[in-house]
Amino acid sequence: MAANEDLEELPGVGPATAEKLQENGFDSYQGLAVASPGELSNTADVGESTASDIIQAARKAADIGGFESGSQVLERREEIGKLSFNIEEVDDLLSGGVETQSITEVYGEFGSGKSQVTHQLSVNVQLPKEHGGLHGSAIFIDSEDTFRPERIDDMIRGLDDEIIAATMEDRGIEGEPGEDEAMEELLESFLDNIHVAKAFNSNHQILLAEKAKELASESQDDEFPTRLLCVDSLTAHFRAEYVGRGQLAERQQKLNKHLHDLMRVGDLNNTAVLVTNQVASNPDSFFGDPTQPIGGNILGHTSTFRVYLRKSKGSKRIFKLVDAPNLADGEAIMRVEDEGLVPE
Ligand SMILES: Nc1ncnc2c1ncn2[C@@H]1O[C@H](COP(=O)(O)OP(=O)(O)OP(=O)(O)O)[C@@H](O)[C@H]1O
Repeated sequence: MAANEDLEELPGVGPATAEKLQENGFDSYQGLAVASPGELSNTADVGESTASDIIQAARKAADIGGFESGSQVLERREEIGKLSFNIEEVDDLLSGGVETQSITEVYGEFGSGKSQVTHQLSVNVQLPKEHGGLHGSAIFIDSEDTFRPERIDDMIRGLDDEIIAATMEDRGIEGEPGEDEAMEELLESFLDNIHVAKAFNSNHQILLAEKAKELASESQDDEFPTRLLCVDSLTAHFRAEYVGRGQLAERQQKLNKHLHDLMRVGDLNNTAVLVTNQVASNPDSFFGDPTQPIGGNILGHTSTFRVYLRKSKGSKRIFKLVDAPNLADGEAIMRVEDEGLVPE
């Protein structure tokens, strides 16, 4: 919560209500401003009309972000960076790579390689720009305990020698690609630039997105500013916690707020936001179509790029661009190998 935001200054909010709100992730005016009276009344045990008053007051107090001039928008858009996969077919499909100031959603069934994508891009984002990177660092919100430093090690060792050499030079690491000591130092410097936090439940995940906002903005003058924010998986906690049909609206509202928080981190800090999402592998009446990503419409409207990842023969994966502004839908093939994501 911003230091000047005291929930108890809102009408009808005493210490007990403030505590309940915070426990449920409503820890900022901004979060309250976009809540619904019904949701608030349930979470904070207040009547709907008090809930409405709280929301109105929060809206007045919140810095929701106002209008920008067209030239400010242009200036911001001119800074958009492309984070490359270093896989020609995939990069061509994305017209260069994953964009900063956008949310890219990668969805697919278990084992399709979603976490491999988050790991690979956490490496690639750190590469020099002439090698497809953004000379940046990554924040990794890990909700399924998927982050593996060993996998980062594999992927660094899997880079071309030319890229390793350039990266070593960039970081002032002496030695040759493949030399034990130099590679250890390189790995350590890559891992230092990936800030990982485990999210224990959906509210914690929402809080971590707030934390990410601070971290990303504080890093902007650093040697490696935050240029990638991964959330792996975006939806797993929400799916596990909001299980009944009656909770669907609440789940969508929370997800919606969370996505907007993430979008803001990306917009304000010229950062690419990469979220993973499962498909409903066990079709049921609640989650519906097994080839559709969890989260339904809200996610569809918020994520700017959507990628459907599918298993094919062996290590082959089909990378399908489903929905993207200004880009044609299409498919590319890549493989998941020991050394990371590689061309077919
Ligand atoms: N070291 C490795 N060498 C080769 N292939 C690997 C290696 N590590 C993982 N893989 C491949 O990646 C797949 C797992 O991918 P990943 O964990 O990214 O899937 P996911 O889509 O995130 O799945 P889930 O939804 O279960 O989290 C494995 O099935 C395997 O094919």
